[in-house]
Amino acid sequence: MANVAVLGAGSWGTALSIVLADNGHDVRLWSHRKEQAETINRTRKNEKYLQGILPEQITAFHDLKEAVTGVAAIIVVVPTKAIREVSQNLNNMLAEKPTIIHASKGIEPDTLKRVSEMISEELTTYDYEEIVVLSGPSHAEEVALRHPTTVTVSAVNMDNAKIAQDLFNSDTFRVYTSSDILGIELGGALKNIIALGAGISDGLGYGDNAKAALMTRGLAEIARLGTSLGANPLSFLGLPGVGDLIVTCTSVHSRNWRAGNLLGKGNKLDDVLEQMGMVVEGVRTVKAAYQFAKEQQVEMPITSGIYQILFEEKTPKAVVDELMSRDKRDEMDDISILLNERYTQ
Ligand SMILES: NC(=O)C1=CN([C@@H]2O[C@H](COP(=O)(O)OP(=O)(O)OC[C@H]3O[C@@H](n4cnc5c(N)ncnc54)[C@H](OP(=O)(O)O)[C@@H]3O)[C@@H](O)[C@H]2O)C=CC1
Ligand SMILES: O=C(CO)COP(=O)(O)O
Repeated sequence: MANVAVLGAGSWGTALSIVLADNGHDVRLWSHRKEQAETINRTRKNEKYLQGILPEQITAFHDLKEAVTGVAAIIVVVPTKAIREVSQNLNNMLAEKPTIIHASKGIEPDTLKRVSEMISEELTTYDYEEIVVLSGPSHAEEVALRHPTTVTVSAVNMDNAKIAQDLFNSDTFRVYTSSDILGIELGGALKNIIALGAGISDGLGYGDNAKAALMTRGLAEIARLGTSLGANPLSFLGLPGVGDLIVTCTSVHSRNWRAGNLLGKGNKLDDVLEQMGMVVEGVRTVKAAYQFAKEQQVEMPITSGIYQILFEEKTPKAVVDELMSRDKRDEMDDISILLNERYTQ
């Protein structure tokens, strides 16, 4: 059993700490708020972020250096806007070389970097190839209840991915490996945009037909962008692709779905984000995907529509009307183009 540090004491950091503690590891859950760390240690609860009593093997820390000293692995689970700051702060704190695993889902606007790229840019003693991602359909609330959950871990260096698999795998939390880190990170990040769309659709009062259409055509555009960047198209049919798309678009646990739902009911973005009180990663990622699509010259009509709702004050109804009146086409156009590009050269 190992000493493991989990950086980020929100919903997902706390749930992953429970998985690790159940597997017998000693978990140091780091919070950037001193009062939160003290409350967790005193009450064994992290009530703002997750219901339930935390296992004894979890100890909260506020001092980052203390939290990471001597650990075998570090799990980075802060919102993507905090990834660079937290990674940079780890420089000069690590005498050994613990395995770095991240479980955050997003793409950085402007740089268009994935989380593994941001970590390796800031944490100077690590190469991109060494960083592991953990992603898949996994609401923190259900993981904390020990309901069956499946995720995928991936890294260029598959030995590191297997270390992550061994740390987390259990009879309630089944962990697969994949060698396609690009596809795994893109699937997890981009599905949040479609989940915002599914929430908007539900908020407008549309039914299951509309949501199924958004999910299916949303997956097509995620795969189109991902494949243009070099990801394996089959990754988007896996757990961090269609699996995470299903769980996020159809669940009231999803913060992205909930935020979209409030937008669909006519609320303003700033008010919605204030009400949520937790990270809604899709809002930042839609900016990145919108830029990425332009740069790659890839058609992403749903993503563009959601971007326009969030940042250009277009009404959801106007976006739906535009999506429904686009030029007629063959459903399999996208898939045949991307498979041809990949396999017939
Ligand atoms: N919740 C889930 O079910 C899942 C979430 N994820 C991903 O995990 C990541 C984290 O999400 P989640 O835990 O749910 O988010 P939450 O909003 O629940 O919690 C975020 C945590 O990060 C802390 N934080 C914010 N900024 C910083 C910073 N600069 N330095 C250190 N800590 C900071 C917050 O502190 P404060 O209290 O001060 O705001 C809070 O404790 C996201 O990328 C999300 O997409 C992935 C799978 C499942
Ligand atoms: O990624 C998630 C589940 O796999 C959680 O999604 P939300 O961030 O929308 O809550």
